[in-house]
Amino acid sequence: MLKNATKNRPIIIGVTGGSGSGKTSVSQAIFKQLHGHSLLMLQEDSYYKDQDEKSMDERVKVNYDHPDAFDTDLLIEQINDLLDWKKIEVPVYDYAAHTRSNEVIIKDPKEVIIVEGILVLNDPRLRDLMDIKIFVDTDDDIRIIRRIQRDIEERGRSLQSVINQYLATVKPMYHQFIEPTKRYADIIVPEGGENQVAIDLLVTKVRDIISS
Ligand SMILES: Nc1ncnc2c1ncn2[C@@H]1O[C@H](COP(=O)(O)OP(=O)(O)O)[C@@H](O)[C@H]1O
Ligand SMILES: O=c1ccn([C@@H]2O[C@H](COP(=O)(O)O)[C@@H](O)[C@H]2O)c(=O)[nH]1
Repeated sequence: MLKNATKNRPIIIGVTGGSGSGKTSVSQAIFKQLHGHSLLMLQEDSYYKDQDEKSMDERVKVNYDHPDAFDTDLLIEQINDLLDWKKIEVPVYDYAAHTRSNEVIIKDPKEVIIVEGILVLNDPRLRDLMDIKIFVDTDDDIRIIRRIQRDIEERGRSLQSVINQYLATVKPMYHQFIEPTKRYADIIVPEGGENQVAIDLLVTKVRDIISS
């Protein structure tokens, strides 16, 4: 039985998978196809801890793929607020500076909330808030190629820094913390955002829940 939908509360969909697996693409595809309903997308990356106190050298050395890098308590608190139809103040994360900016974005509660990120199925408190849990499953070699392209083009990184970070933390943390959460998924989506069949099935399911 769905936890939230039955209580006239927003439906929470969790979308996880490794970095570069296609989580954002799958979430956006669901979002786009659910037009006509009120929707909100939350990215776990917005909840990276504030690191203003650290120097740039220290920030670069942080393991951003470990659960301790995230302010998961704040994410859980804000999802609970949304479930109570309250507004939230989402932090804004700056990847180039490796810390939060001074701004927040105010978001209103919506009928369907998609929560997307590498560790959204890791913490049982967070997992238990979700009505539908999705794992986007993409091979490691494809993910590293996508990550190299994205981090150089959009996140101001050098090729060598992406490779170093991948070998030091991204890959080991994926196998230690992210891949094991596949067992909690209701649906495993191979091929990410291009898997139209999986997207259609998910959208149909969400529409069913909303209209029931
Ligand atoms: N199925 C796919 N085929 C080809 N490219 C894809 C596919 N899914 C995602 N991408 C591309 O891969 C990159 C990473 O995808 P993204 O959805 O941002 O992954 P994540 O959010 O898991 O890091 C993006 O440039 C995106 O356009
Ligand atoms: O300051 C930072 C914060 C995060 N990262 C990396 O981002 C990915 C998660 O984002 P995806 O969109 O899922 O790829 C994570 O693997 C971190 O390593 C970073 O490099 N620097």
